[in-house]
Amino acid sequence: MKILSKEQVYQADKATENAENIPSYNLMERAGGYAFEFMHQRLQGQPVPVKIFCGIGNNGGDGLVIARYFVEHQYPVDVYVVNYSDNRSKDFLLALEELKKVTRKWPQVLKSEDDLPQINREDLVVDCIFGIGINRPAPKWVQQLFVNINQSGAYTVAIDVPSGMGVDVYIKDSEVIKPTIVLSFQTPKLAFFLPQSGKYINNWTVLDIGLDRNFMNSVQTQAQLIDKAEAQQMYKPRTKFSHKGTYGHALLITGSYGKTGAAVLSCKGALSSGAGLVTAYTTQHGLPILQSSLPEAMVLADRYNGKYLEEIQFDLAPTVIGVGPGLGTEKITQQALKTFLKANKIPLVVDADALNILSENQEFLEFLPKYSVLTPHPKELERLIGTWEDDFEKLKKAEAFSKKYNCVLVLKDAHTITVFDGKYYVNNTGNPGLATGGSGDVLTGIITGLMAQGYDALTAAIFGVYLHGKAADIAINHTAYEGLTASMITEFLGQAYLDLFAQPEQKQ
Ligand SMILES: NC(=O)C1=CN([C@@H]2O[C@H](COP(=O)(O)OP(=O)(O)OC[C@H]3O[C@@H](n4cnc5c(N)ncnc54)[C@H](O)[C@@H]3O)[C@@H](O)[C@H]2O)[C@@H](O)CC1
Ligand SMILES: Nc1ncnc2c1ncn2[C@@H]1O[C@H](COP(=O)(O)OP(=O)(O)O)[C@@H](O)[C@H]1O
Ligand SMILES: [K+]
Repeated sequence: MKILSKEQVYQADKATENAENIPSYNLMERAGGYAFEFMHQRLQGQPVPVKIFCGIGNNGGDGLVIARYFVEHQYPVDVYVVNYSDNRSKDFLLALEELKKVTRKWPQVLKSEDDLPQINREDLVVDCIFGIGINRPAPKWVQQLFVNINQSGAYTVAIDVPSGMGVDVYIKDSEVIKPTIVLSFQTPKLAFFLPQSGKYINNWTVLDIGLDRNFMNSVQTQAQLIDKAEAQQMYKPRTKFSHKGTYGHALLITGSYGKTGAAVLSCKGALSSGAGLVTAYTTQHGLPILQSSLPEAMVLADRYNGKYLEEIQFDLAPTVIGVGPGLGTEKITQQALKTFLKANKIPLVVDADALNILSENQEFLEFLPKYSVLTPHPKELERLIGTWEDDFEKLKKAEAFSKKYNCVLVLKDAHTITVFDGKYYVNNTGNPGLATGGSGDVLTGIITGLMAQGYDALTAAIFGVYLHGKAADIAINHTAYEGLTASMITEFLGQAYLDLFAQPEQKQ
């Protein structure tokens, strides 16, 4: 699903007004109407006390349209205008006139902290204070209202975006409404998926408000959300007369003393994603461990008998190589990695300690083949690209890094974002059960396994992240978050594949 930027949302509005030859106020009516319908269908006329907080821009205008529908349907409703500025938008004023036609109970105007009403747990709060237009922290007394709403425990519906949240910029030192659900118009917003702002999102859904189809189809967005519909398109079906050679050979350079488990997990990931052959390249010490725990994998070891890899040299032509999980960062391993990288021409997936070694020796980055996949978690990313002010700057820096080294960067997080060629692919599977040691090693194996099967690097990264998260989403029905272990991700990977075509995607 496309994730439009703030500017693109305004353009979509304009395109719709032009295509349908309607004034902008009609769109506000439409948006407010759909939002009301969503709530009305669930309330079914129950006399829940509704409190609608409206700003003075178009998000506030939406709130006034919603308020009018609530009044017309005889819900007990209180409407407040959060008057953070006297600059009321044109459509806000039109919506206010329409509201005044149906009720004598005019909105109460709030101008300071003293005016803030009591909010009860039983209320339904509708948040229309700020939408995508917010560009700086709201005045302190308005932020106090956000806090009061959050502390009230009331069921809170945020219209378009939670007030206080910037959609394309991070608004520093500002309170944000933490709604029960966000009804987002036409497109989810990038901020929903980033850690600093996403922590305010419990649940969101998109309301299709009928923005111009031509515009929506042709607009090129920087970000897109990867869900089942997108993942289905990536899947490569198998052919009847295929054989293990058809699905490639994945080599995983992994493990060291006490971290051979990382080698096992990444090999399991590659095998369960469907690689034809999987070989681990590890220490002599790790060899018997791998052989006994994973009979499907072949094992090569270096010539030394140390705790760490001292040499990376093999007489083999794998389709793709995954390198890093459990390697350690010993000087001798760093040297071995450098020698290997300098000579290597085979596509790479780089993770964990291999990333840490690259961070310490940034000159090694030049040796990476084109389209290498790098899969850092936030700490590894920081070592690689330095610190960032906020999540949007993190994305910009990651984008520049991926352009500079022509690599696919997989930014692992609750919503993992794959960055390549200036585009962001935002994953929508996965859950906190994945916050367990070894789940990243499995991901490395999965992406390597997909590349072995002929998926290009970018597709392997996006699809691998999707499947990894989906396997975890299926697994937790049996294990809960707490009971999920990294090995189980590989056990449920087959079900993640099955799920791709199991049932049509539920409409948001
Ligand atoms: N296509 C869509 O998505 C549609 C969106 N509409 C609504 O329009 C909203 C956007 O409306 P606006 O652009 O008027 O923006 P908002 O209603 O979000 O904000 C109001 C105005 O407040 C000002 N402002 C920003 N930060 C401030 C601060 N800290 N203190 C004081 N003033 C501040 C801004 O100049 C902004 O224009 C959307 O979020 C949505 O609710 C609908 O009305 C129509 C269709
Ligand atoms: N709260 C979460 N929600 C969804 N996915 C998560 C969460 N926490 C971690 N993950 C995923 O789990 C994996 C963890 O990787 P990583 O930190 O490298 O683990 P390890 O080094 O133990 O293998 C990543 O794919 C990440 O996206
Ligand atoms: K809002």
